Amino acid sequence: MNAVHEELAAAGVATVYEAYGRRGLLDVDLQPLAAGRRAAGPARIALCGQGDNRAVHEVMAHLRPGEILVLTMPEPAPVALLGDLLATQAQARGAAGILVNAAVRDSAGLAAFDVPIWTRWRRATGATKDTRGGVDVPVTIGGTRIAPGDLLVLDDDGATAVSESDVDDLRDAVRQRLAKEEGLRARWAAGELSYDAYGLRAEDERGRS
Ligand SMILES: O=C([O-])CC(=O)C(=O)O
Ligand SMILES: [Mg+2]
Repeated sequence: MNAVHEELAAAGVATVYEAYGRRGLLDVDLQPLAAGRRAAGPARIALCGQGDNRAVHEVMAHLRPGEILVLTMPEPAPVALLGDLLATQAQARGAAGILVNAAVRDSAGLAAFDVPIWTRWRRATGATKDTRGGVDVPVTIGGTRIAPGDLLVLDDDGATAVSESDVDDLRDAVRQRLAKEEGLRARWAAGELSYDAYGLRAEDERGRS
């Protein structure tokens, strides 16, 4: 991960999504195979044929260090697009993370990989290798369009995306949000209540009278 990617990974999914105006969320249930892992980097995408992982074999030849490998299908389903042999190739090529909008298998071993992996399902169901699919094509996951090279941020909350051209502006917005939250955290830790500070109690009392 480069310095910007490190910074956005450390900020985390919720902060990046909020700082981006609540845009970019991959609004699906993506689970990390190991808790507490973080990643950020440009998307390297394989759009597989339905139930098929031929495109995953192909995308390994395109994958570069620091990228987030994104594997998806037209209709995401619990079919294993990735297992330990394919993940070994991604790790050898220096992937910063892997996002599977389908299933993985060999998951006990995968959880121990250096490269962190997020998935919708864990299922042994095997994929075919019959359909070429698409590599380096835009895809939509959980309502968000991801183009090749767009930034993805992943943590225990799931994943969020940022257009490549917005990354620099977003970094400033993330820094502002983190500074603001740090100030609030100190006040709440000292016993102050957001219910009062945000004027919510006063509003509620006015509403009641
Ligand atoms: O071979 C497959 O399709 C997936 C798999 O189990 C692996 O990569 O180890
Ligand atoms: Mg396997």
